[in-house]
Amino acid sequence: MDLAIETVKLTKHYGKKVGCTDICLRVSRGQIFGFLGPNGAGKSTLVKILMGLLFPTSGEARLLGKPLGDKKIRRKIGFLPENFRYHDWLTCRQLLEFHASLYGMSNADKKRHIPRVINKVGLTGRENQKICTYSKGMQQRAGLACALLPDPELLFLDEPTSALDPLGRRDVRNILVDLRASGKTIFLNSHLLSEVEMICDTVAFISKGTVIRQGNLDELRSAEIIVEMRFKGMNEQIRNALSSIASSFTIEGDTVIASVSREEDIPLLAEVVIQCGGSLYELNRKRSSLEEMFISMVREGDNNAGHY
Ligand SMILES: Nc1ncnc2c1ncn2[C@@H]1O[C@H](COP(=O)(O)OP(=O)(O)OP(=O)(O)O)[C@@H](O)[C@H]1O
Repeated sequence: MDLAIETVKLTKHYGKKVGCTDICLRVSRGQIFGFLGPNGAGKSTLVKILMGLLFPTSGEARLLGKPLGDKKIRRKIGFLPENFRYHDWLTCRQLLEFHASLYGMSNADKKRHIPRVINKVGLTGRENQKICTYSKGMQQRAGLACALLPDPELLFLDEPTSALDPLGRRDVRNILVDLRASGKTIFLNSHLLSEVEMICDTVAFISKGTVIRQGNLDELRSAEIIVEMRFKGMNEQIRNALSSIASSFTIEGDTVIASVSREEDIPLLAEVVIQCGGSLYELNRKRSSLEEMFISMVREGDNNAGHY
């Protein structure tokens, strides 16, 4: 398989603190890959290692088939960091010229690529304005323009739409989908799960520094069965029975949402409610959303308490 990203047991310790542990990822070329996890899970640590901003404590990684740090490969990679902050005394065009020089672009390439990326991120007509006069959303667009400048084979985006309004988010989604259509690979770090769900092909979930699941998004979604039940008469017995059948469940008023791994567990849920004295009014199987999967996986991760 032609891999854009491969990591083998990548580990980072900050002194005694664990940033990430034994991360093994395989991302094929031409995909949008979503890297998901709660705050402090280790997402930025991994991105920083892959971008050469941090050295791993142990483990290995390859980007576009070459070990980390390969200079030729760096020119084929674009990066939008989470906490973007640019030289606000520069105009957007000057900022892009500066980044183009860092990428070692020729003058001819600068002339070709700078207007291309300004147009791509929707800043045409505003490119000679100073960054300090830009709104946060415009600054994020300028950051994305910097990341797109080398026409990258591989693009790392850390929360790329955090400052954008819904229209801006849609613009960025369209840009990413276009890039995938032209064979580029995108590594997307985002908390906006509905957005990830719309565009990602594969995802990995990280919790407490460890990848707890990864794979094709549709396959992962169909492996998880979500059942919504509405019943009256919740009691301790029902609660215990539910926790022995479901990998996780939440209770809101008369509604219980349970996550199970086998179809055979669905009738069991109904049985225990009735046998333990509950009155069942409704039971529906739901297609699990990425948000539900995320919550249930993070809860599972908490139950199998990690190294913290
Ligand atoms: N420079 C550092 N020194 C010590 N610990 C750190 C450092 N940077 C990160 N950590 C710790 O490493 C763990 C992973 O942090 P990281 O920033 O990678 O998480 P994250 O998933 O990107 O979080 P968020 O979604 O909040 O950005 C956390 O426990 C964090 O406190």
